[in-house]
Amino acid sequence: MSLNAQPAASLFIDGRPVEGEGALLPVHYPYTGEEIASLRQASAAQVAAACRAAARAQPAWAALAPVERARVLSRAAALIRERNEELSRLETLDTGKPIQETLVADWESGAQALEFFAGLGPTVTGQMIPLGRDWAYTRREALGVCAGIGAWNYPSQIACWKAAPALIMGNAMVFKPSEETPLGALKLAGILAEAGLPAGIFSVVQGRAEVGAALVADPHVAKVSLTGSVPTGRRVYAAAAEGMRHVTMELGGKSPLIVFEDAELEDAVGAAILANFYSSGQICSNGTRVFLQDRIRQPFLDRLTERLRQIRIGDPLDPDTQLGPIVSPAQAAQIRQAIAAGQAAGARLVCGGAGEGAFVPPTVFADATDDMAITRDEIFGPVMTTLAFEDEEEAIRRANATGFGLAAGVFTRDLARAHRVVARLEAGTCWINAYNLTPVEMPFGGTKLSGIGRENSAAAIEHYSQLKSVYVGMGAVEAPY
Ligand SMILES: NC(=O)C1=CN([C@@H]2O[C@H](COP(=O)(O)OP(=O)(O)OC[C@H]3O[C@@H](n4cnc5c(N)ncnc54)[C@H](O)[C@@H]3O)[C@@H](O)[C@H]2O)C=CC1
Repeated sequence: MSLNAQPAASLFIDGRPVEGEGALLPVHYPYTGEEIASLRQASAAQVAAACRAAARAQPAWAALAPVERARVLSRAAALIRERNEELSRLETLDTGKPIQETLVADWESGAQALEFFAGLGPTVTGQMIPLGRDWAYTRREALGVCAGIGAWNYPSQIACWKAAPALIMGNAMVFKPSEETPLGALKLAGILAEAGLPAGIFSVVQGRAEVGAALVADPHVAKVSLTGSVPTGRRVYAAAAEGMRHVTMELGGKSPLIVFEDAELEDAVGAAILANFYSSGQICSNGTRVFLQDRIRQPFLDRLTERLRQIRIGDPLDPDTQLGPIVSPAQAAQIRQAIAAGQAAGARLVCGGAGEGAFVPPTVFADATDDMAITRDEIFGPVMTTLAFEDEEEAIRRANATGFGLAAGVFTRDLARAHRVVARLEAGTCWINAYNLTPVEMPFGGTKLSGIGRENSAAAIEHYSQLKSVYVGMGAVEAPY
């Protein structure tokens, strides 16, 4: 079986594949470490060319009727569905995530975003404001050229989640995938072109931070949407401020999952598994601080470890594999460091640990305290920290004692308590008796350091458009002199 995933060219600019002029960018299959493609980064001139092409093409795209833009997005969604197997295999090679996940969660979620915004876009209207004799109206207009910058955990989903609302509202987008996972976005560019997207409306440039920084600073760029870590978010937000550019920031988290003692144990354990180990724990919204009320603590840990023992770890292309490797040796080393720090700080390792090579097994800590690094810092790996609590007030206070505010979950059979607690949790995306479900119909995003703006749902439309107000004078103009 060949693992060669070399694309036709490294970049996609102005409607066609273009070879990069910058430094080499090798792509490794996380499972074997094998090089599966060798790309070249974009030069500064190529980033500028992609932005120029976007600025040139965007007005005509924005002038189309919304249903005409919607048709392109719908066709692209259909093409993704037809090719899901091939695309999912590539996503697995790029990220190392098990094929049983990528087949259902990555491109499929991207296709849903394209479908959703194709349906929603043509319903977006303005407001008519009566003013007596005169009146005013509003138009929701495109921003122009948007820059999209992605993380490595859901590369193709991220590209689709950003492109779909941007394009339906008449914007053009220049997208830079993470340097770790550059392959999926190129497929999306090809599929959109095949679906009828005009040249220049969706381009892909490759590269590391400098290429992202050049993109953010390009004078044509009106908006930047980043999925990444908080430190990168700070830098990108500051750079965007120079040009007063709009931003969407989907950043990291250290989200709480609060399990009250009346919770349905099996469901709470299942949700905690989804909240920590899916995609090898490399999910921004993960509920990595699991607060367990006293009486449920031991039964929860017993059942959790029993279920984790059954997990099938291994070859991501094997359809039975449930947990794949970590995306890169550097990321695996960081996770191991965090686990070692947890042990050194006195937290009790209930299961898991450092693992070997590319693999870190599902790892659970108990007897942790709020001040430990494993409780405070985002690890971005399969590491769950459990914390004991006594009452509701305490759980809320400790859950909120973090700079992050991406997500939160509550498990209880008492629905009045569930809503009362969720209302006080400082997080942009919350789940009651569920975790990590992100349907396209529901807004997704963070508060506090976890971000600004929302992806998915009608809320995303606001972040990819701007309001124009038009006052209409209907009679004589009275001037004082
Ligand atoms: N809230 C959300 O929706 C999600 C957030 N994340 C967060 O992403 C992080 C993991 O992803 P990574 O790829 O390691 O994040 P990262 O912050 O290292 O990189 C993100 C992207 O930003 C680019 N970049 C880095 N420096 C830049 C600069 N100065 N200017 C412009 N672009 C720059 C990178 O090349 C990459 O494409 C985690 O913190 C995770 O929580 C990941 C997925 C979803």
